[in-house]
Amino acid sequence: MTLEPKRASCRTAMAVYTEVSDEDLNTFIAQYALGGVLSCKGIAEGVENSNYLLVTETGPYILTLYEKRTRRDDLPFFLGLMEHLAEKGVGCPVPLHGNDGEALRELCGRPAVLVTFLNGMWPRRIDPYHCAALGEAMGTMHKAGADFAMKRPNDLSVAGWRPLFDACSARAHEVRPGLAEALERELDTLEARWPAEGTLPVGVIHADLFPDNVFFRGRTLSGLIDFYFACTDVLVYDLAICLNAWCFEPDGAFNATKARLMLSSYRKVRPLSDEELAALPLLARGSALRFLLTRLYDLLNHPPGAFVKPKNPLEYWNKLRFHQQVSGLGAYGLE
Ligand SMILES: Nc1ncnc2c1ncn2[C@@H]1O[C@H](COP(=O)(O)OP(=O)(O)OP(=O)(O)O)[C@@H](O)[C@H]1O
Ligand SMILES: N[C@@H](CCO)C(=O)O
Repeated sequence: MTLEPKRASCRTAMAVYTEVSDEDLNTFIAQYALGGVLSCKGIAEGVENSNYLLVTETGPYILTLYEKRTRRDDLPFFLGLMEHLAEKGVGCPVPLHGNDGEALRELCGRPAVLVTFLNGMWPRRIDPYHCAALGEAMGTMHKAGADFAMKRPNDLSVAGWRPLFDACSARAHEVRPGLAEALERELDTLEARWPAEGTLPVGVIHADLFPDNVFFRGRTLSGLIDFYFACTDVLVYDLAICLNAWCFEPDGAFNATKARLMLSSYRKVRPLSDEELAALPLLARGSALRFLLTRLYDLLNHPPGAFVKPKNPLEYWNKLRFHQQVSGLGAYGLE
């Protein structure tokens, strides 16, 4: 294998937290049968981990260095899940195994993995056909995950929200007057009404299926990425997350046509019970609160000068208020 240290230099970009030297990269790559490194460039998108587009003589790959919020103990679940789903035909990155058979190794003191490159682009403007394709892909993913043996509790479900709220409440008024009081009331309601364990079907959910994690080639969905919040939870909660992430227009209006398309194409793959449908408005509130709280936390704890721009928590305040006033499934385009 020929290595080209000079050209292997990993150039960094905005959301790359860890810089990789040529020497470290070449030692790392020598553990795989991928040929020499042609280029390695930091990817600006993404806020959680450091990602590089690494091109070797055998093609493009994604090199991910896991930063502090991704727990090392969770990595076997995420990597095992991607392998399991890919084996079942779900379009997603597959971790590469090195010459020693291992997929998870270390680079610059961080856990690091190489995964296959997924072709496609995430949609910058959401059209109804995107939502239909997403519903079908999510139903397929949920079915494919049904026999995945590993479990991982969702630490960002209802039990995880109060500690996040407590960490933010004293300064929430800086973002919006009265926000802490309103969030506390919502938290009380959700804690009291959240579906008890065993009442709704549970399985592997992606839990962060935002547009930037769903790739399309033309009008065809080519795959899903970023499984680093995936967990074992109520399946229909994944749909609730996507109602929020995909079905609101930039002006804040909810688009019931997009919601109907997403839900109906999901149901063609995996039918939803009456109980699951009935839970949807409450789960959508919960999902809105979850992203509101994580964004609020990130905004309030944003180091000055950090290059990642925090996302707007108030976008999710507006979404939460929409679901609070929903009186039936008609709001989501269903009868
Ligand atoms: N397997 C892949 N194939 C092609 N591109 C990828 C792949 N994985 C990641 N990328 C690219 O890297 C970017 C960031 O990846 P990812 O979303 O996993 O990062 P992250 O830091 O976990 O971000 P976040 O959690 O904020 O979405 C993606 O938007 C995409 O451009
Ligand atoms: N998708 C999340 C951030 C990354 O997990 C959000 O938009 O708040």
